[in-house]
Amino acid sequence: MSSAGTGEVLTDSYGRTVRSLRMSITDRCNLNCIYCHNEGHVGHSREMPVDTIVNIVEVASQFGINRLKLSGGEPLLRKDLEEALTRLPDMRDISLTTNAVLLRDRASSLKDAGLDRVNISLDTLDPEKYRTIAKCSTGMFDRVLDGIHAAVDAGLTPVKLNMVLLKDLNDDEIKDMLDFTRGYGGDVMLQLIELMDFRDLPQYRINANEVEKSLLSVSSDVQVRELHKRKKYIINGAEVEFVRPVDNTEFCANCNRLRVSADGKLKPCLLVNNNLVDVLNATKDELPDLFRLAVSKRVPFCRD
Ligand SMILES: Nc1nc2c(ncn2[C@@H]2O[C@H](COP(=O)(O)OP(=O)(O)OP(=O)(O)O)[C@@H](O)[C@H]2O)c(=O)[nH]1
Ligand SMILES: C[S@@+](CC[C@H](N)C(=O)[O-])C[C@H]1O[C@@H](n2cnc3c(N)ncnc32)[C@H](O)[C@@H]1O
Ligand code: SF4
Ligand code: SF4
Repeated sequence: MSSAGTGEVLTDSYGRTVRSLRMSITDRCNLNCIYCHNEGHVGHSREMPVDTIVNIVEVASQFGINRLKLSGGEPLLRKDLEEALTRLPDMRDISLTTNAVLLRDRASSLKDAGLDRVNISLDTLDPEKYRTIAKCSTGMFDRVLDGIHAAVDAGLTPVKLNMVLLKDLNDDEIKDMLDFTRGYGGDVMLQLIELMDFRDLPQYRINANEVEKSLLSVSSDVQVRELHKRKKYIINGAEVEFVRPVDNTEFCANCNRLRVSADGKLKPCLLVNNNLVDVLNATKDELPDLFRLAVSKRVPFCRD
């Protein structure tokens, strides 16, 4: 069996049908965040060329995967990103997760090339704290704010602001961040993220149940997304999504994402590195069976 595209979808042995592809396109970054998981990848490696990116996405879309998330490292470090975007097949949703340091001057060209929306990492509204968290020079913070404006102007919306909650460092800023998003009307929303502690930072681990409780107490409505069964709280007209990946069986039971590492390996799970399927040099004819193989290796990281 090799070809795809006859209505076949990829479902793993836990009943999870793959609906989206999360692709890292570089391991390089222009920041050095204290907590970074680098999409579960260790070290630097050769990056996939645009041809490989396009082939992988084309085959994914033949399997009915119609959502694509591009990430990294910092994906805007790739100067050929617009070229890749223009060559991708039509999909329901193509989004990019970025630190936005380089976004201001590229927001329009990315939109023109076919990008639908961006998620932007912003953990704090305090420039000094930003410097501490991202371990970077002064000036980066303002560039991120410029990037957010540019994304909204270019229509890369809804822009999600990703805020990794860090105990006693930024967890007192949720209300301020919400006010900040309200300033953009419905174009910007907040996404709170529970820290996955890859770097032994126990002092920053938050109590996610407590956060959830306090969000609930001020919400007028709560919605549940299909992806990971994530909750979205509506608070005075603003939307807040809470990503709770830690020890969360429900999150993994509803994981419909297959990952691709920057060096061209299909990655069945963010947190597992011993079951990767190398597709870097695969031909387009070989790719469908390699997708099937990768999906057969998918196991929920957390399960009862
Ligand atoms: N454990 C785990 N974490 C994930 C997974 N997908 C996303 N995350 C985490 O979720 C957070 C937000 O990721 P983003 O890149 O902004 O994308 P997203 O929110 O998942 O995707 P959209 O809502 O579609 O924009 C990051 O901390 C990711 O590491 C996953 O499948 N497993
Ligand atoms: C690895 S970054 C790559 C994209 C881009 N460089 C950025 O920061 O947006 C993708 C997302 O993962 C989040 N992230 C990184 N390390 C994390 C961790 N240890 N726990 C939770 N989220 C993390 C970042 O905040 C960011 O929103
Ligand atoms: S900007 Fe993104 S990839 Fe870079 S260190 Fe921060 S979280 Fe990691
Ligand atoms: S199984 Fe769980 S940890 Fe692994 S990628 Fe899916 S949601 Fe993330």
